Amino acid sequence: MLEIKNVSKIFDNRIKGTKSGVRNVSLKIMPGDIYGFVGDNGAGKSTLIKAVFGEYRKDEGEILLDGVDVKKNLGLKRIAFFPDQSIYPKGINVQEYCMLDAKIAGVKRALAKERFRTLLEKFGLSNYRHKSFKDLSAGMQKKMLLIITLVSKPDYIFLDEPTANLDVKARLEFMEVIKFLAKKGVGILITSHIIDELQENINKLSIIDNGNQVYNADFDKTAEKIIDIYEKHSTKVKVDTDKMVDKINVNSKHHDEKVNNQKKDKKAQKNKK
Ligand SMILES: Nc1ncnc2c1ncn2[C@@H]1O[C@H](COP(=O)(O)OP(=O)(O)OP(=O)(O)O)[C@@H](O)[C@H]1O
Repeated sequence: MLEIKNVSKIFDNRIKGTKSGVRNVSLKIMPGDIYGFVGDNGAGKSTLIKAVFGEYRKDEGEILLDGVDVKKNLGLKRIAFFPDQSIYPKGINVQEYCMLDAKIAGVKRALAKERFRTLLEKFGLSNYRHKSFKDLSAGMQKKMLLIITLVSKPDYIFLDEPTANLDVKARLEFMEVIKFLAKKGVGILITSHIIDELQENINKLSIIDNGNQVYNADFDKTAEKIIDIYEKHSTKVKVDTDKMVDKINVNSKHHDEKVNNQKKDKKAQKNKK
């Protein structure tokens, strides 16, 4: 289990007098979980992920892998971060990029090559082994990156907005790969603004709102809707449509009464004449 326990990372903007980041976030990711981590832009999702991978030094809390601090026993090597496709050089040959990534993860070149070949076959990308990223469509790039991430056989994968910019078909295909991994026992944390695709695939849900974790529970796609949970717990100003309709009805009732009264007055005046 990968446990994120009461983690906080606060950015203190003394000039503006504001504080941002994340406060007191806790998640328990089990092998095979697909954990949806949902929040608006600027809610704090990336900050938490960066705190897990040590890119930001957390202010409070613990990150434990099977009960041990993730920084010990090369724990971080068991967790992969799925990078956004914009952060790597597009001109690089995909196999070479994979070998580099595997080397950093401590996987021997021959083994990495073998795993890469098997995964490419599995996901129908064998013909692209010697291409560079720029030769691949956006969907293929994402799939290729995921395959490269898998070569180091992580136990947990964090994906930050992995399907942004993908068309519907590519998104569905990508989510199929995610489901395949979860079935194999990989624990997955996924952030996405596309609530529909999470709805069908996650089994745990956490909502982060303005740096605060406002919801964290198991998720049952047959009984619950992410959007309902989100609307209930988000502090974002909501448009209360029921109240608006009531107001419009009341206003139109007043308007009708006013018009009717005016008509009655006119009629009465005519009759007087
Ligand atoms: N290095 C930093 N220095 C100062 N403030 C930061 C830094 N990184 C993030 N923040 C602030 O922390 C808050 C959370 O940002 P974060 O990027 O984690 O949000 P997010 O939920 O990932 O948003 P998005 O969906 O847009 O990626 C924001 O107010 C952001 O401006």
